[in-house]
Amino acid sequence: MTEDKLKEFRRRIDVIDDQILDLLNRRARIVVEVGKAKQGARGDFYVPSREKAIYDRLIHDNAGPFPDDGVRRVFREIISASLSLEEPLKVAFLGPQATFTHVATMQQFGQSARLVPQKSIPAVFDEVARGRANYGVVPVENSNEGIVNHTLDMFFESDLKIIAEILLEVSHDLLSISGDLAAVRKVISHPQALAQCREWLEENLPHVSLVDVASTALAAQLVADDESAAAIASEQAGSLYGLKVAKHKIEDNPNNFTRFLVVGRNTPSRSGNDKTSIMFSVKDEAGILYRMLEPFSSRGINLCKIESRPLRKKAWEYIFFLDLEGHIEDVIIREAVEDLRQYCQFLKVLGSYPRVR
Ligand SMILES: O=C(O)C(=O)C[C@]1(C(=O)O)C=C[C@@H](O)C=C1
Repeated sequence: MTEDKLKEFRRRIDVIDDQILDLLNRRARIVVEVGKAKQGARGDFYVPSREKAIYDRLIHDNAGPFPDDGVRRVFREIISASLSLEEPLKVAFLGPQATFTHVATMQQFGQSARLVPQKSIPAVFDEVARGRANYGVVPVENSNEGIVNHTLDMFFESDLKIIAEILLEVSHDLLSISGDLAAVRKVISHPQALAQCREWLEENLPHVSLVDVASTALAAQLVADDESAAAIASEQAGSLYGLKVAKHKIEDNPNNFTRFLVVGRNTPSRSGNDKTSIMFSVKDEAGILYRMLEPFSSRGINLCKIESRPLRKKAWEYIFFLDLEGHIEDVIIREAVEDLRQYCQFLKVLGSYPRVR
């Protein structure tokens, strides 16, 4: 390419960038007005259903060649920065920095929100309940390893609502100071991450010792001081602690997703494609399992998930967690839940929120 041609292309890019910037400022001025309008009403500043509608519409209409994934990331940051003009958001997450929960929280809230790591799942709930954070993010299940009991147990005591779900594709890297696989004598990680890479470890590092720690990010931090150790953690944890990748993507099942919940103090209104989570315990009677599902099947309501946990106060009694398609403001959902209530000793609606696939 001649120098002149390159100059001309760059001039054209500058003109377009100026237009984009002008449009961003015009958009931001409108968002500020939206924020003022919300101040009077009860409305939340953060509206996950509206954000999802924006991404879905733009990706659907994207003619390319700008990649769909790029559209989402760019608009994620535009909305995050715009929202910070309405109200700077503070989001508590299960830390430390660079855990998968941190990555999921950044994916959901963008870089302009203030993300504050917490030491435990109860601490995340506590920050939100006391109003020190607007929202909290915690893991709830992994596609290979199942449910995070700690999170479900929190809903026994907490009155916080689930306001959104986040689905994150989890990919594990083997990280060390040198990036040399042959130097590894010990592999450190969270037990779930070790479990998700079990076959790869048996095949490629059969004689190393495996060490459990509280988080993948802590593993990366420890490895930064130990030449003979490697951590299984996210790429982000590797760059935070200056580690090299000894092997990229070592999870046994590449189809590895973790679902996170965003908790807040109010339930968002309908988006048209929602999910409702409830928890309940039933009386110990013959045929009860069949009857507790009948209010949903008779109305054709799709159940996405059912989990049970032992009720700690009483042996052999269980609490059920049910996710169903629809919003608690939908008449049919409300009626089904009220129908179910007659068989329950206890029932609580945990929240209705936009469904993510
Ligand atoms: O539409 C709103 O309610 C807004 O506040 C605007 C906006 C946006 O930038 O488009 C910002 C934050 C919300 O989470 C959703 C959308």
